[in-house]
Amino acid sequence: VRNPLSSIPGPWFTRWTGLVTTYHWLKGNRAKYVHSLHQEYVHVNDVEAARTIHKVSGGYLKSEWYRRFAPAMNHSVFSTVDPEYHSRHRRLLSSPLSDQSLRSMEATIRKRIDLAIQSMQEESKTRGVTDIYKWWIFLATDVIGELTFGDSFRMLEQGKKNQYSLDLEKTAKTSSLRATFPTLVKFARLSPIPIPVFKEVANASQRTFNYANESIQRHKRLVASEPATSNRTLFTKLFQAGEEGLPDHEILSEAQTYIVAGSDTTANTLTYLVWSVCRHPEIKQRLVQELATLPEGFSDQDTRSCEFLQYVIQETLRLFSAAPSALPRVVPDGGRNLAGYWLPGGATVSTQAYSLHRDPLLFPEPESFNPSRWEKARKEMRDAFMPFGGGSRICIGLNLAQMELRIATAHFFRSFPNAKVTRAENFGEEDMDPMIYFLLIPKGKRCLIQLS
Ligand code: HEM
Repeated sequence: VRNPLSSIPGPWFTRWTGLVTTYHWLKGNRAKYVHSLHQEYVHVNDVEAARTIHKVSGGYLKSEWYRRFAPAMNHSVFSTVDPEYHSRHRRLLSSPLSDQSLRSMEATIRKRIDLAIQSMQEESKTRGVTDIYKWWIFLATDVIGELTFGDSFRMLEQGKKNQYSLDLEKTAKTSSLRATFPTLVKFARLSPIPIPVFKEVANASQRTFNYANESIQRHKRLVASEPATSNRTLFTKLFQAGEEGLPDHEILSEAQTYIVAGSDTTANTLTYLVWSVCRHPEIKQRLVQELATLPEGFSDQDTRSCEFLQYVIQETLRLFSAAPSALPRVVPDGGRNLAGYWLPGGATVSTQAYSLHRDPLLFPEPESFNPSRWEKARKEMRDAFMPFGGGSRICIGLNLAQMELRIATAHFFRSFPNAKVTRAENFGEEDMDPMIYFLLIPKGKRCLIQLS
């Protein structure tokens, strides 16, 4: 009754309970639900407020939700709510992920992309179509695995997920439950009668921990014994930094975080990109024509001059942001005025790219895939564009992600200029309906494309 939050527009029941929002979150529909409330009650997105929340040194720290969402053993640059811990880790982790450092890893990435393209071609010969979702997942997971552990998971070679990846999926399934019902989950874990799902997840967590630990230790030994010849990873410098670096258990947590944060995100973006382009022959034609101007054996640097390719990537990230849902932050002590409302210190505020990217004033016909809208992008469009989050917590892997997106897209459409969507095996629009938990995934978990 007296809470200042009760004056914020919204359905009457939200004054008393967050249960309806929780229900939509568990159904993978929260972002769309919140967006519909925005349209009904607030009418405009406040880009200024979103930027204030994500401003570096703005004081809006990540909320405890992140600690619950990440597995208990995994205190990392992503999940930490402690600004000091974060800035120490971020400072040490950033340099290997800079554009310049990533150049030394381009050949590794390129080799994996070639293998993905070849695998798609082979599958298409026997099946008539290829499931690009599957191959992009294998590609992105193998790439981040190799850059993290110095050794690929070899999912592209084997054409199937390995145990590590299957275990991660199992653990991820309980993330939403852990974040939403922490007490219940703790209680279930301590229960004297073992509950099968939690036992399975505990076993899966232990296996991924063991695998990551062994891989990191193996690579560390290799770096120490053969510093000149061992494969460089995103952590090699940290091993060599000694006291100035991070202790082993912290490197291990960061490594595990990279695998989760750097696989499905990039793979889903690639999937929606290829699917969207294939659905629009005129867009595909323009992209294919531009890519044909690239020299044989082109590099990532060459793809940067392809303007339309950049627009296609941006438009995919706008409409199908891999993490489009609420990014919760805490209002600093003393409270703040945001978007015309007084919010007390300690209240949780969230921004969601899903809504920012669908403001019809900035992005006319927001649901249509139109890369050309970026040709003369206004400053306001750029300000509202937040597929990688913002401020000091902006995605640390964005250079790597964009590099993979550029090279993989260029190779795909140069290899398969006639690629098109198909209705084979009853594949349809409903398969690509986005389900949004923290990350976005296509509902059918497949995306079939006819290559020629
Ligand atoms: C298209 C691909 C990607 C998208 C759309 C994406 C999106 C995001 C977003 C929105 C955030 C902010 C989360 C928040 O504030 O809660 C984030 C953070 C993060 N991302 Fe990515 N990401 C992508 C790829 C990657 C890759 C390849 C890596 C591998 C290193 C990565 C590692 C991380 C990490 C470690 C954080 C936490 C950063 C921090 O809090 O300082 N991401 N990402």
